Amino acid sequence: MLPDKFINRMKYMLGQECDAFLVSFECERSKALRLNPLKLQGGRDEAKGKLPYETKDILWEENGFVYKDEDEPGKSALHMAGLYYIQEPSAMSPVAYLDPKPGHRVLDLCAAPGGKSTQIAGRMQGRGVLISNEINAGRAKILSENIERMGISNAMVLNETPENLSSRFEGWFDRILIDAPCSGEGMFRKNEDAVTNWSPDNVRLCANRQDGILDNAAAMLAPNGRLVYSTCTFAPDEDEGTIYRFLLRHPEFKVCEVPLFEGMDRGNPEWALIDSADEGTWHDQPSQEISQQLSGCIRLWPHHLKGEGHFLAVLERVNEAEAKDADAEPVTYCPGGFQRGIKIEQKNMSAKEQNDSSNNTDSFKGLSDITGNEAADALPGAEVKKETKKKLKAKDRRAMDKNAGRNLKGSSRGGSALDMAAKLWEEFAGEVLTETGSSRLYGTLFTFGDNVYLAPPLMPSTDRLKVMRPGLHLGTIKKDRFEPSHSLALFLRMEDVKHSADYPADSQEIKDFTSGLTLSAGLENAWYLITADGCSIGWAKSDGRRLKNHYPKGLRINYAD
Ligand SMILES: C[S@@+](CC[C@H](N)C(=O)[O-])C[C@H]1O[C@@H](n2cnc3c(N)ncnc32)[C@H](O)[C@@H]1O
Repeated sequence: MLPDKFINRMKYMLGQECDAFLVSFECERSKALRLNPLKLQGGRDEAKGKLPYETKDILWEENGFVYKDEDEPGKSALHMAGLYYIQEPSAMSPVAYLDPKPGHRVLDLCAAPGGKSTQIAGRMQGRGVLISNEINAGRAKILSENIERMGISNAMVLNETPENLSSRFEGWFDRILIDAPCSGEGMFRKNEDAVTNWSPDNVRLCANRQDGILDNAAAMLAPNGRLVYSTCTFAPDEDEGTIYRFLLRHPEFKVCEVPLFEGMDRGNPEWALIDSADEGTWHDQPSQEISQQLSGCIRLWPHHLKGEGHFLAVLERVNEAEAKDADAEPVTYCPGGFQRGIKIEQKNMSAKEQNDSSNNTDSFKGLSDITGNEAADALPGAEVKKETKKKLKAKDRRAMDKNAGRNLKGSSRGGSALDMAAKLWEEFAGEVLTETGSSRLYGTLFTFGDNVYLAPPLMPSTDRLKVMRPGLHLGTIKKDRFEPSHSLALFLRMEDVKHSADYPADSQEIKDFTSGLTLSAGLENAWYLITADGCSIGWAKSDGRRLKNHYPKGLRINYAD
């Protein structure tokens, strides 16, 4: 049952339309999935052909498809292999408007369980840096697992507060998504708990929290950067109201009036000062100038389109002086320094291609052995780590960009554990990967204990951050041997490895493999990438007769249940 106070406020907002709105709560929800572009070697249509049921397109996400309840894509091996992510249609809209590109530095500030982070990563195509942050440790773990399942190589998963991040990354990101914690009114028909936990006081609490999150995010956005704010609530205090208060505090931002897709509506400036605690009374009239901008916000109503209720606003920084400066000199330093480790060059690529693929800038050029904070420390302005971008002069920034790519010859840094890890990785890569596979694995190799990771070029240092996943987990050093990780298996494609064994996704072999059984096959002594309908799903090691199962114990399925 919907709370009376909620219904009264909605009547106040929607007037006669409220009846149609309330009827939508009795209707069936649209279920959808989003194909993972990182796994679409044969293209979108080929991947779609692997789905054994009819689907319908979603206008704002070319890889998004609506399916029917009985299709149960969550039970398929293709889901375990990361071919798609299950996400309802409206939830796919904020990233469509964020428009992240390969090479961007992107922050997803409230990221768990990872629907939008995995969508962002798909659009980035493994190039640039994605920081996926989640304040709740348990949820951050689930986020990490989804990043792994979708085969993402260029993401760091953090478990930080927005405050800590903003003190570290001032002015660094090209794109920031705030998919804010909210009162979840848009989830009422999906989730009973959202109804039970609803109260006007909670709406107010959420609105206050959103103000703080937005202020911290604003400090992290680069000049000319884009910030998308979204919620899954109808509460105007958390939607137009939050954006209204933000614009009052931040005149350097404006709402961009972006085109709508069919079924979407504009925000309503008149709702900016509604108070849900008073069942929808207006307090004051909003400032005319700011109010006009609020009609650039976007509302997704469940009685106007096939999807749940959502709100979003696209915000851009409009400080002209900063914007000019940024045009002249792309900023490529990182306030906390870069990840340290051993550089793995991208093979079979010209210098130009390497630069294009690592970033939109050329800052990584020439960095050939150890990368990291040392590069920043070696500068005249070593204190720059504590500096903010605003405080740096253009000349210092240029020096920093140049030195971030300096070859630190003669350095003894790296240490024997790291050297050993690099050697073992190189041997493994030589034995297991094809040239195509090797050329996709480049960046900074580093270790955490026995675990070996690869970070993309220009990944920030993990120093003093609560890190759940510092980059792509390549594997673990076990008694001087390199054992490849599940993350690496999910990142790799059939053409990346010398040995693979492919089975139909619905075959007994894939059931056996994902339940932890050994597969029998007469094969060479080697690591095999097991694939389901061509999609990597895990490792097995052949002793010439059988494929020993390396599917992680925690993910194994007991099909008898
Ligand atoms: C709407 S959910 C995010 C959903 C996610 N973007 C996705 O698409 O899968 C909001 C997230 O914000 C987190 N959160 C709660 N309080 C927060 C705070 N003060 N700062 C940042 N994030 C917070 C919640 O734990 C929750 O995971």
